[in-house]
Formats: sequence, structure tokens, C-alpha cells
Amino acid sequence: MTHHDLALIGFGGVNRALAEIIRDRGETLADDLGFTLRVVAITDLRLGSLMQSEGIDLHAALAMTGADTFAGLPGGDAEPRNHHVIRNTTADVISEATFTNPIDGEPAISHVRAALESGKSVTTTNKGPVALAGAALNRLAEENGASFEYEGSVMSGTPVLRLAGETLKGLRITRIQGILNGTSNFVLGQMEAGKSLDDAVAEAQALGYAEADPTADIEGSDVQLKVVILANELLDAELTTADVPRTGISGITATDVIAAAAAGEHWKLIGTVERDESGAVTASVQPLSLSADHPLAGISGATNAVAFTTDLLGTVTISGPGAGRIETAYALLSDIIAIDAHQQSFAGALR
Ligand SMILES: NC(=O)c1ccc[n+]([C@@H]2O[C@H](COP(=O)([O-])OP(=O)(O)OC[C@H]3O[C@@H](n4cnc5c(N)ncnc54)[C@H](O)[C@@H]3O)[C@@H](O)[C@H]2O)c1
Ligand SMILES: N[C@@H](CCO)C(=O)O
Repeated sequence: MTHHDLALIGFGGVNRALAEIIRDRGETLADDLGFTLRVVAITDLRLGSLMQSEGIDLHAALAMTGADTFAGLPGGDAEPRNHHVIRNTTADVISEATFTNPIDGEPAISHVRAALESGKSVTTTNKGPVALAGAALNRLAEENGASFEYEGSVMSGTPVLRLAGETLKGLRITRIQGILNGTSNFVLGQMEAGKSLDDAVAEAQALGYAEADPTADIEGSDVQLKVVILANELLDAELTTADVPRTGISGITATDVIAAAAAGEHWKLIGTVERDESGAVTASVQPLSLSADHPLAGISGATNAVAFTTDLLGTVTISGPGAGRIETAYALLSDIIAIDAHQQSFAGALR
């Protein structure tokens, strides 16, 4: 049986949920997947760093709160020595789940770069590195014989990137339109039910859907990053966030939402990518009031959905969780499964 050792960079909702999955289901997963998993390093802004090559006791690590630090534990330090840990850990896979920075992607881009330069594979749910430096990081991974996987950067654990990238091959995709932010969709639904925007955002934060700064969810910059990822990953575009005009939902009032519902419509924050006849790709983010018969109108709560307009199949729609700790940790697990498969096929080719 093969084995993967993980370093978790950022120990918040998502990486903690991955640690819980490994703690609670590690043995079943080994039977199902043919490899075992162990966490050998953790860093976090609040807790500091911990490196234990024989495996960290996940029960103890998960019991730690923001008031604790790793200082005093063997291999522990009160400082989050991210670069030292990434370069020196015995882990073969780095799981990057620090805050998404929609402006310049840092420090996550540097974390991913350091990992790939050390020949370690990376799984991340952080949208910054993928949207703002995806092409360069993919090249770096290839140069270093490592994998860079980021299924959770769009639609959390719902496998939209692998589905479209692998199983829609051979189709010409002319349009991608989706509800790509769980928090804003949840908030609009709560407003329809009579809650204020602020109360609904607080609820989304408590449920683990929102960004550290929920402005990114409400003002559309989270969707802007996801639209760039979809365009570049699936339509071979080279968009930057500056190419994607965005309007968020803060201008939509409870009155607007309730009046639309009474008329059989629903406000949704919609990301759109289009490819014209000449091959030029454009994208946008804006709130739209959708009539009840629109395929995205019935998508509620933190669920996301993406509709692909294709030449041979017509419209193909995928929907599923778009946010949530466990749902997003599943994306990390699915990336680790992909990393293992790459390593097995590389080893097979050498035999
Ligand atoms: N929660 C979701 O539903 C979801 C879904 C998809 C993608 N994501 C993305 O996954 C990432 C993690 O999300 P989360 O919900 O776990 O966030 P979170 O805020 O719960 O956790 C982030 C953790 O990273 C730590 N951190 C931040 N900067 C750091 C640094 N420089 N060094 C070390 N630690 C640092 C913080 O202390 C915190 O514990 C984010 O980039 C988010 O955008 C989240
Ligand atoms: N804050 C994001 C997390 C998923 O990227 C959302 O609500 O969709």
C-alpha cells in the first residue's frame, strides 16, 4: 500500500475538516483508495508551526483553540514558519488553505511556489494562486515533477473542473454561466425570507461559507476569481481579474428581492464566460433577476451550479455544494487522489 504524508498550511475550517476526515475515516479510506494518509506538519497564523515526521496526533491538534499555540510541543513553534515548514517538512503533499487574497494572491502564491520548487505536490482551495498565477504555477509543477491540484477553487467539493476538463473533452464550449458563490446565494435566499443582509452574512460566516472578509462574497470579487479560473482552465483564455467587470449584491435591497419573488423571479449573482466565433473570450460578474424557468433560478442556499453551453450536447448543467468546511475538504481529498494517481502512473511508466 502506498502512503502520503501531508503538511497543512492554514489550520482553519477547511484544513481542520480534512484532518477530521483523516482522523475519522483514515482506515476506510485506505481500504477504498489503496493509500494511507498522515499529517506530519501544520502551520497557522494563530497556532504557530508543528513538524512531527512520525505523524501528528490529530485528536490533540484538533482540540487546540485560538488561545493555544504549538510552542512547547516537540517540533512546535509559536510562529507560523510557513516557508521553513514547506521546504523542510517530510510531507510529499502540501495542502494550502490560508485566506484567499483577491488582490495579489499572497502569501499563498509564495507558499505554492516554495512547495513546487521543493518537488512537493500541492492541493489548494485557495482561489488566489489559481486565478492570479495558475499558468506559471502549473509550469513550475511540471518542471519539478510535482502536481498542482485545485478542484476546490471553484464550487468547493463539486467536481466542476475535472468534470468539464476531462469528460467534456471534444465539445466546443461557447458559454459558461453559473452561480459560483455560496455565501451570496445563501444571503439572497435569506433576504427573500425576510432577513437583513447583515444578519444573513453573519449566518453564512457561522456556517463556514464566507471568506475571512465577506466583502469578497458580497461585492463579487470571489466570483470574479472563479470566472477567471473557469475561463483560463476550460477555454484556454488568459484573462486577469482586470478583464472581468464585476458588480456585487450590495445594491440589491430586501424590497427588490421580495418584489422579484412575488413576480416569480429570483435575484442571483451570476458569473458568465463567453467565447465568440473568433475565439475571443469575455467574462463578467453581475446580479440578475432570473425568471422561474431559468435553469439557475431554483438553485438555493450555498448550492452552486454551472451551465455549459456546448455545440454537440446543448446545455450541460452541474450543481452541488459551493461552500462548506467538509464539502471543501472533500475537494482536497479528491486532489490527493488525483496526485496519487499521477504518481502511480509515473512510477508505472518507469518500470
Ligand atoms: N470555507 C469554504 O466553504 C471554502 C470553499 C472553497 C474555498 N475556500 C477557500 O479555502 C481557504 C480556507 O478557507 P477556510 O474556510 O478554512 O478559511 P478560515 O478562515 O477558516 O481558515 C484559514 C486559516 O488560515 C490561517 N492563515 C491565514 N493566513 C495565514 C498565513 N499567512 N500563514 C498561516 N496560516 C494562515 C488562519 O489563521 C485560519 O486559521 C480560503 O482560501 C477560502 O477562500 C473555502
Ligand atoms: N466564500 C466562498 C467559499 C467557496 O469558494 C463562497 O461562499 O462560495
